[in-house]
Amino acid sequence: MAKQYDVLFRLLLLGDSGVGKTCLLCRFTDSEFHPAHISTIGVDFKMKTIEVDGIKVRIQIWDTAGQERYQTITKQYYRRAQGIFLVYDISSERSYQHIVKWASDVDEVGAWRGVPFIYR
Ligand SMILES: Nc1nc2c(ncn2[C@@H]2O[C@H](COP(=O)(O)OP(=O)(O)OP(=O)(O)O)[C@@H](O)[C@H]2O)c(=O)[nH]1
Repeated sequence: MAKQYDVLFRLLLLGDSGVGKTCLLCRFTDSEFHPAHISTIGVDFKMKTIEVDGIKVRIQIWDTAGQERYQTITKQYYRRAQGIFLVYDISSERSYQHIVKWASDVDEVGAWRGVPFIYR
C-alpha cells in the first residue's frame, strides 16, 4: 500500500472561546462553515494532507477549548505542538488583548522556544 504521507506536522489552535477556532479548522479541512457556536469540550482534532513540492504533508490540527475550565486539559497539548496559531476575533478587542495571556501560558509550559507562532 502506498504511504499516505511523508511528513507529519502537529499544529495547535489557541484563543478565547468564540473567536472562531473551530470554524477556521472546518474551513481549512472540509471547506465548510457552520455558523453555530458549539463550544469545544477539551480538545478535538482534524487532519488534512497536502502536497508540497512532491512531498505529502499531513497536517494534524488540534482545536482547543477557549473556556478557562478546560485549561488543565488543553495545556497538556502545548508541548507536543510544532506550530501554534494564536487566534482572536477581529471584532473583539478583548480577545486580541488576551493573545498576550495565551502566549504567556505557552511560555509557562516551556513550549515557546523554537515553536513558530502564526497570528491571524
Ligand atoms: N462573522 C463571522 N463569524 C464567524 C467567523 N468565524 C467564526 N464565526 C462565528 O463565531 C462563532 C464561534 O465560532 P467557533 O469556531 O465555534 O469558536 P471557537 O473559538 O472554536 O470557540 P470555543 O470552542 O468555545 O473555544 C460562531 O458562531 C461562528 O459563526 C467569521 O470569519 N466571521
